[in-house]
Amino acid sequence: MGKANNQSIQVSGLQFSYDNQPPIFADFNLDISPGSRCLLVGANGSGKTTLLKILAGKHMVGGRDVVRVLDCSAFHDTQLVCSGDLAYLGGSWSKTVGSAGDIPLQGDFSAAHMIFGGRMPLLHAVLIHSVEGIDPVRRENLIELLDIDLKWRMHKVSDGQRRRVQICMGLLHPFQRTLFVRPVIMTIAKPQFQVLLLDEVTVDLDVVARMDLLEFFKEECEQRGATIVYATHIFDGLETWATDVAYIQDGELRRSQKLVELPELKNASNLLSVVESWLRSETKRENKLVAASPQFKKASAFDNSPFRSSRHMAYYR
Ligand SMILES: Nc1ncnc2c1ncn2[C@@H]1O[C@H](COP(=O)(O)OP(=O)(O)OP(=O)(O)O)[C@@H](O)[C@H]1O
Repeated sequence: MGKANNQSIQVSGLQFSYDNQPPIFADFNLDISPGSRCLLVGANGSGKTTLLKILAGKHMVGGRDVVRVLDCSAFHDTQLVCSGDLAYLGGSWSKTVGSAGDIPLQGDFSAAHMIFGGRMPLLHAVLIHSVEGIDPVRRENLIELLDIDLKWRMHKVSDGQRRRVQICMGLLHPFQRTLFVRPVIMTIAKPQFQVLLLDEVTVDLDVVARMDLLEFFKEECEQRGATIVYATHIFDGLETWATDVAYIQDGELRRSQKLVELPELKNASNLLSVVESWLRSETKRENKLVAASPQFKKASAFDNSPFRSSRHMAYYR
């Protein structure tokens, strides 16, 4: 076991690369304290999803002390996800099955089938109390909050409706992978997360569903001291929702601070404009590099074109 700490999430000296790829994270460090609602921001491809998956224990990295969640190793200590303390919501409409990885969910499933863990309730009222490990009141609240019709057929609903069912499942059931390998865990599962990792799950939701869901998450944090890390490109309403922001550029942590201490936010109209200015200054830096170093210039097809302006062409002008 690593040394005890009072952070919900602690990443120390993380190194990670996908197979045969240059490293995404070379020496990455991040601390997130209990009760935080931390926004994870950065340009496309900066490493947000990869980081969330590492925090969720989906990738093995280094030793037990590199990625700690609730003072356990995110990858090695499987009880984190078995117990429901650590939950990850993101990705596509798929199910992680043992060593087979993410399998796209296909076929004619109802929302009830998905939410009730594969047990199609004949009599909803009877079965509602019988599914092991799931708090029926919490489940009813989530179904109501997300306005889910249990009769929806998953292959015949909109992206946003499918996403609502996915969110409901993710908040009720611990990782599907763990349930599959060790079904007995279901009987001791606590459906209430202590750390929730969200990878842009609200993107398909309409504005009311999104705001209601964010409010629900906020209450969970405030009442139970739970911690949320939320990777997103949509900043509407997040100035008052989030407590912290972590900004990643090309696998490097550029900022990690409390939102109330963010100097730019004092002068800017909203969080969107602050993040926009960060991302635009990334582009500017790249442009400056290109301008300063001719070797960075990409050859364009036009460079060899006979129509390109050149000193030789001057004879013909
Ligand atoms: N399975 C994979 N195999 C190889 N490279 C990958 C894989 N998944 C992501 N990458 C690469 O890793 C880098 C980080 O990707 P990641 O998905 O973590 O970025 P992101 O910040 O979540 O981006 P976005 O905002 O577009 O969702 C990118 O360069 C991406 O191309």
